[in-house]
Amino acid sequence: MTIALSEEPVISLRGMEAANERFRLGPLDCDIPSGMVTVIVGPNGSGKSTLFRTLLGLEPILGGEAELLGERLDAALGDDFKTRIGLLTENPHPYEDGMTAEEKGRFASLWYPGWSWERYRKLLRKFDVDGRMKLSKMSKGMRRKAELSAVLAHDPELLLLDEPSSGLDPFAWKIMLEELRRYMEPGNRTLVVATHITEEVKRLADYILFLYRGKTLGMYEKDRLFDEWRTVIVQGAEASLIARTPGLQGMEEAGSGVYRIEVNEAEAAESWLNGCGFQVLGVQRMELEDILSCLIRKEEQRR
Ligand SMILES: Nc1ncnc2c1ncn2[C@@H]1O[C@H](COP(=O)(O)OP(=O)(O)OP(=O)(O)O)[C@@H](O)[C@H]1O
Repeated sequence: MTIALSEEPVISLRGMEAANERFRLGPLDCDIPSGMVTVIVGPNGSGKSTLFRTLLGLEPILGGEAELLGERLDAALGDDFKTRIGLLTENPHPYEDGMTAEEKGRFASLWYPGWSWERYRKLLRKFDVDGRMKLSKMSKGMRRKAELSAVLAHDPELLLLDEPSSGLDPFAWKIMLEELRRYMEPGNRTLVVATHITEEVKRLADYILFLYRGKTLGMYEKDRLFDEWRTVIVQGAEASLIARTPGLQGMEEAGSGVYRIEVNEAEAAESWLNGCGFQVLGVQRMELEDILSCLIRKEEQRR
């Protein structure tokens, strides 16, 4: 099930394709809503970083169309446009190795019209980062915190974060979540995060976009997703009737006459099973990893 957005999307992809010698992304069709947090979830190598790079014009678009902040993405988009977007890449930029966090700030302050020294220094302090230290001399987590501070300090309209918590300790992780909530507070900012951390998805996401082998497996409203996807244990059931359960995503026999089934229409499925006279022994919300596995299995069957 893919959602229909009521508001104007901040990112709109129509059959967008990008590729390099090793990987093909797309064709992708999806709309990312403005003023919301969309989290991109997918296994390693599914194309999350490639998607971010493509949106920033760092990988060429080879087919289809992409619109970002109301502008059609093409080579003609200038630097002014790019200053409206913040991107935290997965790996640090080697050309910044010789800079201190203060120097990085000086560089960013010239580039971004929305730059705030006050915000930057406050964030560095909160994250306990020494602004006078060279980025290359910092620990991985310290450098990540400096980079997060910089990307938040220019208050972009659209913020793209690629695995932002990579290397952060639990205290820094909590601060990051607080700061991302603060960034979203005014209501006119949009956050897109790629992450493997389930807890981050649960705490941050309004929407979840699943990516697999360069293709989207659908975009879902988070609360509805966790409400509707359930594992049901059912006894005294007949396989042929179970196979007709509304929203059935997977089934396996867990014992004689006992089935463990996965559904994405929890209520309808339960009333169907009850209506068939089967005994429902248990119903459990599915974890994100299990939902992703289901979606991947279905995609593999379709291919
Ligand atoms: N099966 C594979 N084995 C090795 N590399 C792969 C495979 N599939 C994809 N890749 C690599 O993944 C790259 C695209 O992945 P990208 O970095 O965009 O994914 P990602 O979803 O961000 O991954 P990760 O979660 O690992 O950061 C391709 O350039 C390709 O080199």
